Amino acid sequence: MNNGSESKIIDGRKLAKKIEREVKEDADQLRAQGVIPCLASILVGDDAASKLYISLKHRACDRAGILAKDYHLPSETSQGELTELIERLNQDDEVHAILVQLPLPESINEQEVMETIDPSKDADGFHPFNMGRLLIGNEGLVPCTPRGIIRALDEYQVNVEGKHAVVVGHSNVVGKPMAAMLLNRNATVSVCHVYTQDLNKFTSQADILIVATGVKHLIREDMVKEGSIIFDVGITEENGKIYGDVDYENVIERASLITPVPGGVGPVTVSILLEHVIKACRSSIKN
Ligand SMILES: Nc1nc(=O)c2c([nH]1)NC[C@@H]1CN(c3ccc(C(=O)N[C@@H](CCC(=O)O)C(=O)O)cc3)C=[N+]21
Repeated sequence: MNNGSESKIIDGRKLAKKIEREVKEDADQLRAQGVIPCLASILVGDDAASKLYISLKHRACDRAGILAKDYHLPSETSQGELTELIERLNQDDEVHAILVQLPLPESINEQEVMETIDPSKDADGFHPFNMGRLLIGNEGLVPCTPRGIIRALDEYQVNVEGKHAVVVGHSNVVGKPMAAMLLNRNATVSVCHVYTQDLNKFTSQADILIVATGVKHLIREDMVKEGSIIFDVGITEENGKIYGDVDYENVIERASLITPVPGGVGPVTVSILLEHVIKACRSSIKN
């Protein structure tokens, strides 16, 4: 790859390392005050991808000086049992942040589970209280992936005000909170999804394009605007290889900035989670 295209690449691993260093300093400071920042994570069942993601998070916690308490429950765990554990962790002063790995088994109502987490310990920012706050412009504990994308935009000194930002995917974990964060920064926001007719019409007008669908190489070169900034949130694993939602090799020619997969949005997401543990830990001390 020539230097021209290299300067376009948003290196997520590098940015994640930078964020981790900041978190480590904060964690060291808290430890010096006698407080050990602690994340409790709950995994229900044995999904291979979930196990991998949880281990990525734990390793990042270790590097940053955050204590990771791991709760691995069998797939037959009932909603009541899971709720009981969360309520216990809500009460535990040594636990500052709680994460329940998604997806949960079919028999468990994810939304109800999210609502049992104390909003002040909500590491993922998925609680309706924190989502509601986000919508009115109060970004405390907010979903990590969109928060990481905002951090990357800041890092590259991209001002989104007045720009056309197009979000493809309207999930509760990425698309919707992403749209809210962009609106909070006065972007003109379009949200597209699986029911959108003529997707190309929207994507080709995007100054900033964020794609979170899980559809391998959905976005092709002819669908993006020259000079646009592109974030690829998708991860599809096929025969041991990981693909994003963007046909990166070809789309990069047209982009002014673009995230690769892997090594883009994913690692930044994990480092933002660490930031949230520190945030939750600090606000628990104030009270
Ligand atoms: N409560 C909850 N919170 C989450 O934040 C959450 C979740 N549930 N469920 C699953 C998704 C997925 N997710 C990823 C995080 C990092 C990478 C990541 O760092 N990926 C590496 C590649 C790792 C690999 O797949 O080998 C990369 O993109 O470079 C990927 C995926 C967090 N999630």
